[in-house]
Formats: sequence, structure tokens, C-alpha cells
Amino acid sequence: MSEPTSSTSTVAEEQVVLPDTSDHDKIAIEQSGKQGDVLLEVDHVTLRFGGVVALNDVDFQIRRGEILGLIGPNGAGKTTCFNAMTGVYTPTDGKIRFKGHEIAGIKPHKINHLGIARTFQNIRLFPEMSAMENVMVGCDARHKSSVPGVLFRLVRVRPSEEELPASGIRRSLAKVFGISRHTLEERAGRKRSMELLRFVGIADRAGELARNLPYGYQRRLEIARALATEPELICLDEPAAGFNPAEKEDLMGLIRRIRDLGHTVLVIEHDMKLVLGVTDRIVVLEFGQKIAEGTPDEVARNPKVIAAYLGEPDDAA
Ligand SMILES: Nc1ncnc2c1ncn2[C@@H]1O[C@H](COP(=O)(O)OP(=O)(O)OP(=O)(O)O)[C@@H](O)[C@H]1O
Repeated sequence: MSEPTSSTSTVAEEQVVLPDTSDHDKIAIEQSGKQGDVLLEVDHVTLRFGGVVALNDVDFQIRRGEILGLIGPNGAGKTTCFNAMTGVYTPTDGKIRFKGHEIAGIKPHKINHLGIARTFQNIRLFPEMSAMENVMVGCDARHKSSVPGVLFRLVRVRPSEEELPASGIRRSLAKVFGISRHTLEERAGRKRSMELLRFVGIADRAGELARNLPYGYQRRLEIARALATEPELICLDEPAAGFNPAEKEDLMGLIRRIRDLGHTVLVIEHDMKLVLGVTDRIVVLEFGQKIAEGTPDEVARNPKVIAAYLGEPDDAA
């Protein structure tokens, strides 16, 4: 398998085909709690890198079903906060709870299994795999088959009517002996991957190598792969980076549709128009500290936020 890589392209080369919304029902996720409940809690988290205090007693909650924006000037601590929530860094102090369970210090793949997925500021795809295969990797994260089970097709299950081959001897054999669980999981993964590619609007290039896809397609492919792991919380790190205004507008629609599928969304983004236009609430960091939290209107009017972005009047002198 190829190593994940970063894309260096910053030019949006092609407009993306609009998503097919008829797939919503097929790819919606099951909720394990009520809308508005606390899903993730950053509880007085401090994170130091030697002498640098990247996060200083940061405290906020993400509620189930919302789109929360995490914003702040360069170096404010946004990515560090994401990294602490997704297991890349362990906080120096404080706790991070997901669905009430402490997750600080748990390995990233285990956190993903618990229901948190992310995309990266610098795109990280498997460049030598097709778009479809990249998404199937995400689906695999949910599969139950073990390595020996996959190699020797050990576990056989009784297929449903729609999983049976259409006709012939294979249908009769499958009825008597069942079908290996891995085969069924692989088929379901392929189907779901296609639905997700359609959902993000890039199904027309499903078979193409990830490295050959236009930049806008790669960004959406990362989102599709993250969705394939069926996360309750999806964290998008600067999803609009390198997008033109029309693509940013499309992205806002996609983020809303992701929430409509049942996911809770956390988005780090520098583009204020996008953040103010798509989020329900916003948390603002500056120099590792939370300086504001509220609705987009409240945050946009907050003098501390205005000062953080535009500089104090004295600074301008
Ligand atoms: N691995 C690290 N080692 C040392 N310092 C780090 C490390 N990661 C981040 N920092 C520092 O922590 C602070 C917060 O950085 P972070 O990348 O989280 O900010 P950010 O808000 O995401 O910035 P940007 O918008 O530029 O991506 C910065 O001072 C940064 O230099």
C-alpha cells in the first residue's frame, strides 16, 4: 500500500460536479444520542511544546448535530487543538471527553474507531490508489473480518436475498454454504464508497488514481474517505484552502449536507465568509487561549475578535 502524501497543488483546476442528493438515505449514519447533547468536551486543556504554550486552559464543548467553527489568527492553536482531540498529541493538563469517555492519550486509529474522523490541512491521500480505493480504505476501518478471516474466508454468513448472486450454481451454493463475511463486507464497502463519491460530487472520476485528480476533487476525496469511517464527529482542517469563491460556495452546501446525514461537524477555516455563513457556533482562539465563543453574529461583533483579526487601533499607528 502506498504511503499517504501531501498535495502541493493550490490551484483549483476543475469545477466539481454537483452531488447527487438521492443517496442521503443510504449513507446517513445512526445517532447514538440526542441532538444538542454534549458530544465532545475540551475540558480546561493546556498543551505545551517545551516553552511554547500552544493551548492554555482551553475549554469548550461540541454539541451533537451542530456545525462548530474553530477560528483564530495564525499560530492561535487551532491545529494543536484538533491534534489533541484526534490522538496526535496528549494534553499536558486537562481532559478531552467524547461521549463522556476520556480520550486524551488514546491512539489516533482507536479514536477514529470511537467515532471521530478528520481531514488534513495538507491533503493526505494514497496517491497510487484510485479515488474509489481511497474511500474503501475508510470503509475497511469499520469491517469486522480479521486478517486470517480475510485470507482464508473463514467466517461464512447467510446472505440476505439481495446479497445472493442473481442466478445459477453460485446462487444455489451461496444458499447452502453461505458467503464469506469478508466478501460481503468488501461488496458493501465498494457500494458505499461509490455512494460517498457521488455524495461529495466526484463519482465521475471514481477509477482515477488519486494523484491525477484535480485539486478540488482531492479535497472532496479526503472528505469522502473520512465519512467512510462513519464518524459521529468529522473534523475538517481548512477544507476551503486553495478554493475559488464558487467552490467555497459549493463547499458550504456540502458541509450542511454532511450535517444533514447525522454527522456533527467541526471546521477550522481562515475564510471568515465561509465560517460565518456555515457554522451554528464559533470558538475563537488567540495565542492558545479562548477569547470568544458564540453564534456567528455574536463573534463577528465581539471587540476582542475584531482586535485579534484587525489589530488594536494602537497597533496600526
Ligand atoms: N510540534 C510542535 N512543536 C513545537 N511547537 C509547535 C508544534 N506544533 C505547533 N507548535 C506551536 O504551537 C503554536 C500553535 O500552533 P498551531 O499550528 O496549533 O496554530 P494554528 O492556529 O493551527 O495556526 P495556523 O492557522 O497557522 O495553522 C504555534 O506557536 C506553533 O509554532
